[in-house]
Amino acid sequence: MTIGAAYIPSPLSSSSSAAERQVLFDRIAPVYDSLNDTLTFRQHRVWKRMSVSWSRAKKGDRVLDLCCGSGDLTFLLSERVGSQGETNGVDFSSEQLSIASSRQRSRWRRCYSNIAWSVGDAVDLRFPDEHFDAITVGYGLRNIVDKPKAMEEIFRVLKPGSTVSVLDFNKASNATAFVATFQDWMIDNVVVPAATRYGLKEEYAYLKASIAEFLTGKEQEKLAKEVGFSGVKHYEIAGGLMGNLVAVK
Ligand SMILES: C/C(=C\Cc1cc(O)c2ccccc2c1O)CCC[C@H](C)CCC[C@H](C)CCCC(C)C
Ligand SMILES: C[S@@+](CC[C@H](N)C(=O)[O-])C[C@H]1O[C@@H](n2cnc3c(N)ncnc32)[C@H](O)[C@@H]1O
Repeated sequence: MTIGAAYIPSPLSSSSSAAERQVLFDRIAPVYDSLNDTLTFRQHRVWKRMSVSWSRAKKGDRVLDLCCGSGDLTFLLSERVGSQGETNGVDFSSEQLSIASSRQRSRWRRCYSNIAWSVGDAVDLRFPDEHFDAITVGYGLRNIVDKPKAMEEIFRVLKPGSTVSVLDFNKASNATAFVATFQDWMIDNVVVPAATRYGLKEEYAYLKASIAEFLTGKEQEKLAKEVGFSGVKHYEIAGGLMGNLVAVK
């Protein structure tokens, strides 16, 4: 029995529940895009282009951007598949989706009319089996509590022969410990202080723990093979700071 102060789990620890993470992403939504641009000197846009290109999405395809957030990868996918294609952006944060949808209205391009946004959980996708020609997941997998279940769902909704492209921070192996040191230094000394100005210190401090507990490239490859993917390769990008898993069903 607990006497005195009740035990209240921190909503922002790396062991937080999916619901607590949803609250976190709702909270950071208003500053998420501008902080990413500032912190990476807009380089995250280059990494996102690379990731979308690895997905091998093409004109007329039906595609999914899972954990789409404010929609950076969704818009790139939409441009690739064009007006004849169909683009789905799914996220469990309604605040992120609301920003995605207002960006869609403000930066209107003909192909963007092919985008459908929906609130949904990566571990329980509301799509039929073998539905998509390509899937992207940008900075999403690390934040999903049940990663094996999410990979199973991605495998289920992909058509045979199609590709999932998963962009995220690279959890460096021991051989490249200096990358991990640099990532940690950047988060402690640049990212968290910048976020603190918006009252989001804890939300961005979560980033460091989430990377520490993430899967290495090799572990991501192993997970993808375990759920059934055959052609599987993890690429390190941005000098090893970021990584991208490419897996073919
Ligand atoms: C892309 C970045 C953050 C995405 C992001 C992902 C998450 O899972 C979050 C979870 C909770 C809160 C926030 C986020 C979130 O913002 C920005 C990453 C910044 C890097 C830590 C710093 C990289 C700096 C490099 C100097 C950039 C230039 C690279 C070079 C040109 C190779
Ligand atoms: C760091 S953001 C990335 C957003 C966008 N993909 C990008 O690259 O800018 C991570 C996103 O994953 C979403 N997310 C995390 N876990 C999720 C889950 N289980 N189901 C759906 N979305 C999830 C969050 O709401 C958040 O918008």
